[in-house]
Amino acid sequence: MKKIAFIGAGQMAEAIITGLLSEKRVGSDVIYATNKGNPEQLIYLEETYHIYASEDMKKVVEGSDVVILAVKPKDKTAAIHAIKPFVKNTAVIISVMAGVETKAIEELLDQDIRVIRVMPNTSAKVGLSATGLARGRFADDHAVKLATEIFESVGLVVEVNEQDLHAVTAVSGSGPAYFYYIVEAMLEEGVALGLSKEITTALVNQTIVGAAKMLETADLTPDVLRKNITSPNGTTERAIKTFDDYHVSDHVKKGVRGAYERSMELSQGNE
Ligand SMILES: NC(=O)C1=CN([C@@H]2O[C@H](COP(=O)(O)OP(=O)(O)OC[C@H]3O[C@@H](n4cnc5c(N)ncnc54)[C@H](OP(=O)(O)O)[C@@H]3O)[C@@H](O)[C@H]2O)C=CC1
Ligand SMILES: O=C(O)[C@@H]1CCC=N1
Repeated sequence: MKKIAFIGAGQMAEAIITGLLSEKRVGSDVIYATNKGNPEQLIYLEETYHIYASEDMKKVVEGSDVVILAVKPKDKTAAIHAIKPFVKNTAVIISVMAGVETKAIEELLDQDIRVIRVMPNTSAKVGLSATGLARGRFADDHAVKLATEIFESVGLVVEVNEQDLHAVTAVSGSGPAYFYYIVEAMLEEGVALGLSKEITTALVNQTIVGAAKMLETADLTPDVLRKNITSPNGTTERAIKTFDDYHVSDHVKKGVRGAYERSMELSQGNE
């Protein structure tokens, strides 16, 4: 791969760039990035990652083997129109945009071009993204392999049917935010109970990392892991009973379904 262009230089682009470079799959000299109008961010990316970042769309896109669309769904039309004159027809277009269908991207580019849609998450920054990948109608196995290699350098990749990317978005694309939400609540309550913020943060962070490691390595289902912590008439039982009394599980499911429905709305042009 000689040149990768990032269109959009925000949270997701930076997470992927960080992961790519730390895995040393590509050198910083092949990575180019642009945004809409935030030169400070481009300078920051250049200084931090030694990539080429510029407001000049032609310099960033022309000759790119891979173009990664990392703008918000509402900005897709402007961004795709801006890259269109410079994209070579052999390029692989990879979109990280939630809900935006490969068909819409092909139509905006107005050519039979290889489009791959991915749904990573921000844990790409530490090499632990969970990424769903789907191919557009012109994407061949080579394009899928290329996109898979890029996103495997920032974590796990699974290929799914494009329609299933709505569920992937709801589960793992937005997923890290759900855990941060729970962590925020635990931190607030730890402090309310008299622990210092510093100590609560250390305990909660280690607890979530440890629980994740157990899920990954213990070969036990989450309900068994939970029951192993729950002594009869003990503290955990009281907490879980309170969650059940407030139907927390149902509410979490409703939240995940809300994300799924919002992804569907985005695909219908309701950005
Ligand atoms: N954040 C997340 O956890 C995840 C996000 N995604 C998807 O990734 C995409 C990007 O999200 P995120 O990184 O969070 O968003 P950010 O707001 O952090 O970044 C968006 C970037 O797009 C740039 N941009 C906007 N319009 C244009 C344009 N016309 N041409 C070039 N660049 C443009 C912005 O530039 P400027 O700053 O100059 O306006 C900015 O650099 C979204 O589509 C989202 O659905 C997918 C998975 C997870
Ligand atoms: O909230 C969003 O729309 C994006 C997609 C998945 C995570 N963030």
